[in-house]
Amino acid sequence: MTPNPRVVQAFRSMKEIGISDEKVKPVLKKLLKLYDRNWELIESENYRILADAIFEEEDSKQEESFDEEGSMTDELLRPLKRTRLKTQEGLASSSHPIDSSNVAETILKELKVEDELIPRSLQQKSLESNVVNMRTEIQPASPQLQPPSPVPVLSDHSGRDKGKQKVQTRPNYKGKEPMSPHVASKGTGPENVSVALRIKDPAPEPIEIAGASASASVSERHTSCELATDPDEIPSELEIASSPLGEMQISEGNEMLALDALKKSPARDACDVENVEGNGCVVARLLNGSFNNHCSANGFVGNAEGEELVVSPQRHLTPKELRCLHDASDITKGEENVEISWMKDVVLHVSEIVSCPRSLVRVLVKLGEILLIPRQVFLTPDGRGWGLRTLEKLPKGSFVCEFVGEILTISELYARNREKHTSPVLLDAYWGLKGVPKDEEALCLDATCYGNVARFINHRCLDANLIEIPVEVETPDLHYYHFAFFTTRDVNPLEELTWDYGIDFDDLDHPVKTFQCRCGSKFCRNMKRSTRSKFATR
Ligand SMILES: C[S@@+](CC[C@H](N)C(=O)[O-])C[C@H]1O[C@@H](n2cnc3c(N)ncnc32)[C@H](O)[C@@H]1O
Repeated sequence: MTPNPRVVQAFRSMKEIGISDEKVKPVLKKLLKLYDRNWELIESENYRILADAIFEEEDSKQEESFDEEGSMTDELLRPLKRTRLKTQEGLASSSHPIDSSNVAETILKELKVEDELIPRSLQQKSLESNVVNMRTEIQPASPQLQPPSPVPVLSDHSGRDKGKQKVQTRPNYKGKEPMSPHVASKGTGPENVSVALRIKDPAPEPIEIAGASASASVSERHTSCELATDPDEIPSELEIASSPLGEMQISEGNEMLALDALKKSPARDACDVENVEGNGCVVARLLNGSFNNHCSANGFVGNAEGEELVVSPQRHLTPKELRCLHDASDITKGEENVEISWMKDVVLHVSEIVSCPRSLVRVLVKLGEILLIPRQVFLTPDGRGWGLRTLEKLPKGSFVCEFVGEILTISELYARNREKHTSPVLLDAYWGLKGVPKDEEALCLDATCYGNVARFINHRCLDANLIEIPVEVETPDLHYYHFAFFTTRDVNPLEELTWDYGIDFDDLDHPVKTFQCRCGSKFCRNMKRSTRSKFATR
């Protein structure tokens, strides 16, 4: 039997950095199971997840053995830390031809690994060639409910000096790398260029508190929210503001709909589409409180460039429909009255982005938002403050929402947040390619004051159910991108939506301590560290 080259390569890469096959084998097996044989994920960033998991496994073993012995010093752990750094360096430069080995053959038998196709959604290649265009309307923070915390952490600045702006050093990652810009905008051409990023005039983000929670005053809610992110200090008012079943409702755009109303609302049947001058691309947008009846009639009707596209989202597309959508790529130019009557509604699956023409993807992504997948902000019962959950089952690959925030330079972000742990969600599309960007130049998102529901997405180490996908923004220099969140697996109704912020909980050099992670994941990076710190000598 021919060994699976992916298994072989995984072993080879690990060997390169001094990890024996025996250590790789069980962990690889677990990861394949955990990620549903999503090889792309395991292979991404030069097998970083695999290497990390192996080290984590080693950490756990060591901790267990030290637990038994009743003693442990940080010194004993440092070599691991160094190895890990070395790992990253080593991995970054490793690139080897695929080759077979006896070990791989054995493993292959054991793992019964098939060389199956993984969802394209997570393939970097697909991202490169199918970057989504979107327009963003930044909504200001609600005065009623404003998350006090900075944007979810993606990176950490160990070299940062509180007092002065410093040149950014490459963030110190352990959990994962920030979104690498190289997946964002390479290969996209000026044909898509138009300036679409805009910041709207401040107007309260529509956040509604339904049911009992409606009785909470604005100031109560504000205070509650401010306190809510300190896991140890959740005020009792929060129980009024939102029960664990979550009376609080959030909706986006110009529509504000309570849950029941939302489910029945024509907003789910119809939306309108706005043309973008210049390149004939279209962007769908909910009309302000009024819905076009004709929208729901035929599903998706596309006209010639510059004319209207009408979409009525109601359900997920079948693969066949997506193929049709792909075939209908001429819908964007020149064709008149192209009608896709089979499409009653759309929820974009990231795996299908690859098969959609760019302009339709743009529409679809926007529709994902317009769909108003019933989401709910709720109070987490375990001290993580507010969280976001879905009220409906979401198939793997569903678009959930974009991460919206103010665009700042990293310097500006740090100037704003001198006292709290802050790390930027980087937007510089060339980050990592052109070396380390300077704090004064590199752009990031800050959702503290202006944002959307994504602000309520809590962190979960490694096995979060959301993944962030960089989305190209139409700027001439392709310098920025947005983040769109998609589900990494099927998500059940009432399940919390989580995202791995990529925090390095080990970064002791950061001037401000991050929160203590309560994600509950068996891969939690922080729990291990905190357990470990009990044994540390310093
Ligand atoms: C972007 S906010 C998420 C919403 C937040 N829970 C709230 O109530 O506004 C990030 C903050 O949520 C809290 N948080 C998120 N994930 C957490 C986790 N796994 N464990 C503990 N706290 C968490 C931390 O206070 C963090 O600074």
